[in-house]
Formats: sequence, structure tokens, C-alpha cells
Amino acid sequence: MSKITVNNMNLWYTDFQALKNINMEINEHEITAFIGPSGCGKSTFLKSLNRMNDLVAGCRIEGDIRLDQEDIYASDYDVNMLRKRVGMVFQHPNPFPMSIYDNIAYGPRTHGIKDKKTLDEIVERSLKGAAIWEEVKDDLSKNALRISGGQQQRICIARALAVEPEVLLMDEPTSALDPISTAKIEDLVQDLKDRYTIVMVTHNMQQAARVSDKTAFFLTGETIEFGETTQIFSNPADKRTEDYVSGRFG
Ligand SMILES: Nc1ncnc2c1ncn2[C@@H]1O[C@H](COP(=O)(O)OP(=O)(O)OP(=O)(O)O)[C@@H](O)[C@H]1O
Repeated sequence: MSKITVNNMNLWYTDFQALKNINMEINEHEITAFIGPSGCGKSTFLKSLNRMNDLVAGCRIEGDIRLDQEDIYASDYDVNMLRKRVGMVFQHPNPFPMSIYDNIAYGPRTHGIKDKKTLDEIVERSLKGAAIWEEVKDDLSKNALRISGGQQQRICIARALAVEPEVLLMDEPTSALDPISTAKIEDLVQDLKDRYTIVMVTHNMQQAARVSDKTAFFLTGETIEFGETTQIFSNPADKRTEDYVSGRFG
């Protein structure tokens, strides 16, 4: 079932058109990967899905993006609620300079949860959900900046999970990580799709092929091809997709 539906979407940064006539259905409980060469609009599109581009001066969007059929750009749409429902994990792990516990409790606290026992439960559940509980459970008061990059990224995923999102947007979540941490995040993402809808930008085509159900190939602001990942990689319909996935350009 479609969780996010995008119709005829265009986006401009002042007078530069970064996205052109995007149409896409992102299904619930699937992993959708965005691939394409640098500067083709993948991150811009990802950020449009929880209105992170609202913060960019000169950014203008036309068209329609719906979450569970509701227009997220409607003037009365609650953006704070949108960002709770559609969480985000960034390319470089960015834990807050505070304890592991406080990183995870931060979101729930801003949503008004104060009770210690409830927060303890959320912290444990989120860290377990991000497959890092065993590594940090005896060290929850440790500063989150004093753990490895791979652990920091799983803390950031746990922080996103703590507010119980429905969708997780991940912008190249493993590009700053070593192969072992990358493998852990890939396994984790596959486990998470039972409960969440996941949209992931990746520069790593093997990663897209390994973890995603659907793949969209972007080129100069357009989606050239969108479909089942196995089809995109083994039998692309468009010559440009074929050239890209076979490493002939990009
Ligand atoms: N804040 C901004 N203001 C103006 N132009 C921007 C802004 N952010 C991105 N762009 C431009 O929009 C285009 C798409 O950028 P975007 O970051 O979405 O591409 P990308 O495919 O994610 O690239 P990469 O893989 O390198 O991260 C690029 O030409 C970029 O220079």
C-alpha cells in the first residue's frame, strides 16, 4: 500500500529547477532506494518528504506530496507532527553532545514525556530497535560523541525511532562508515522495514541492490526509472539506467 504519493512535483532553488515532474509511490514496509550521480536531486527529493526544504531560503515546490493521502504541503498541515511521523538520519552521524540516554530521550521529552520509567523504557526499546543496546547498556551516561562512528550512527537511528515514526528517511547513512559498521546498518535497515517505511539515498549501488525493494534512478532532477530493484539492476528499461548501474558513467 502506498504510504507516500508524489504527483507532478517540481522544485526550484530560486531560479534553478532541481526537481522536474517527479511522480512516485512509496510503499509501506518497503525499502525504497534513490540512486544517481552527484547533484541529480536525490537529497533534495528526500528532504521534501518531511519538508526539511522549508528551511532553505528561495526553495519553492509545486505539485503534490501526500502521506497517507494527506497533502503535507497544505497550509494547515502540522509540520512538527510531520517530522515526528517522518524521521530522518543524515550522512554524518550527528549525535547531540550529551549522554547516550539523553540523546534518545530528547525527542520524547520535547513531546512532553517526563516520567522517568517511561523514558527508561523508550530508551531501551529504541536502542534495541537500532541494534546497539547490548553495546551501550552499561554506559548510558557516556557522552555519545565518545563512541565509534558506526555506533554513533546507530544512536542516531535509535534517536529517530524514539519518537515512533512511521517513515525513516536516510541520506547516505553509511557513507562515513567502515565496512563492518555498514553491514550492521544494512542488516538493521532490513529488520526495521517490518515496522517502518524506509527511504534511503545511497551512492553505493551494491547497497541499493542488497537492501532495497524498489529503486529510483535520478538524473539531472528527473526520475529516469523507478521500479523493482531486481528489475532496475538486471533488466533496466532505459539505456541511461543501464549505463549507470553498469558503472559506465557517474
Ligand atoms: N540550498 C541549495 N541552494 C541552491 N541549490 C541547491 C541547494 N541544495 C542543492 N542545490 C542544488 O540542487 C541540485 C541537487 O542537489 P542534491 O543535493 O539534491 O543532489 P544529490 O543528488 O543529493 O547530490 P549528492 O549525491 O552529491 O549528495 C544540485 O545542482 C545542487 O547544487
